[in-house]
Amino acid sequence: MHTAVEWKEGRLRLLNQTLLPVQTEYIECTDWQRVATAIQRLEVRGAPAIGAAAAFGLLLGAMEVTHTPDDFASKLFVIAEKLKATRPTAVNLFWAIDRMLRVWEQNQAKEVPGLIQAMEQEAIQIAAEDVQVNRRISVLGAQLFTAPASVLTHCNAGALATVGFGTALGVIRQAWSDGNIIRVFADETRPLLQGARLTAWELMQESIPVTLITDNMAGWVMKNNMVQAVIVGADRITLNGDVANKIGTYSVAVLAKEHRIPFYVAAPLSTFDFTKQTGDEIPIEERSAAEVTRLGGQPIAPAGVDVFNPAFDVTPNQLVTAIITEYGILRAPYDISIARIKKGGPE
Ligand SMILES: CSC[C@H]1O[C@H](OP(=O)(O)O)[C@H](O)[C@@H]1O
Repeated sequence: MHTAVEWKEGRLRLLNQTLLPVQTEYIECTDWQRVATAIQRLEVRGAPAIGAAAAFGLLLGAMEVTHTPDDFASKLFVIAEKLKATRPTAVNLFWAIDRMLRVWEQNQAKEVPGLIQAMEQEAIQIAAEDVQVNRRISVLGAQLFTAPASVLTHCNAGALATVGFGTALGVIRQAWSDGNIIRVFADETRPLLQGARLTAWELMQESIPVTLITDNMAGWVMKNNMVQAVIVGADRITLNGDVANKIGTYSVAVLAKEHRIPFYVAAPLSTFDFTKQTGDEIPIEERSAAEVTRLGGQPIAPAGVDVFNPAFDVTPNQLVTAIITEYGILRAPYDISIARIKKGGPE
């Protein structure tokens, strides 16, 4: 499986996900600005993946400003704020950058080489932890599937959205190998087609049976009993269990409720925002009109048409059957179950 974020011998490589599934090309990032651009363009995307990319981006920034120790701190915080400004919804971005800044603060008395080394170790740790956490989420989540089933997923919450193995697709990988998931129905996920371009590609790489559908087919697939569960990722989860995820997730959750199909969310602790009580407080990224009015570089709508292009929506906790985390499977009432894991403690 290709890795979305790679740090080797002081070099950051990002798999350019805008070119998938046609081309597998990597972007060599030698400065923080290129990382910021990659996040904004969704060349790297997915909450944990952009968190890890931003952590290495801040490290590249720190390496750049170390020659000016007197204003090192102010320059580092400027870079951190610019990386934070790349995309507003996935809380992992802010969590990872703040974690790197804490390491800087704890080591700022060190000489520059020691300080940079401490920050590099932290970024490497963030990346390594993500893979371990996803494997834990996957083992726990697979326990929800006790008999062969087909599932629907939306967008891409796979290895490509993380540093490795994936969250929702990680559960699918594990349940597939257990023999308890026999087919995946992947929503194409307009407008940027993460499902068609990334999820279908990821699953086919491992010969996991996948059926691609357009977003407006999800209801009919459920009505015809073609799936027995839905599982998606998340970009931000609030204290009451509201879930921000790719636009279209809310519609899938409403359909799942109507058809009495369990709606599962798989997400690490780093996707929880313990400063927000409800999903109403989550900033929802709005992106360019061109993402909706153009496809493959060709116009598919009249020039100048008004467009609304929110990249995420919020699924209220009442529609969420369970949230699968590395600390256990959370169920309603989420304000209680989430409070228990708030300090990183097991469920
Ligand atoms: C495992 S988090 C994946 C999450 O991120 C995606 O958004 P984007 O492709 O815009 O970064 C989508 O919401 C996925 O569920």
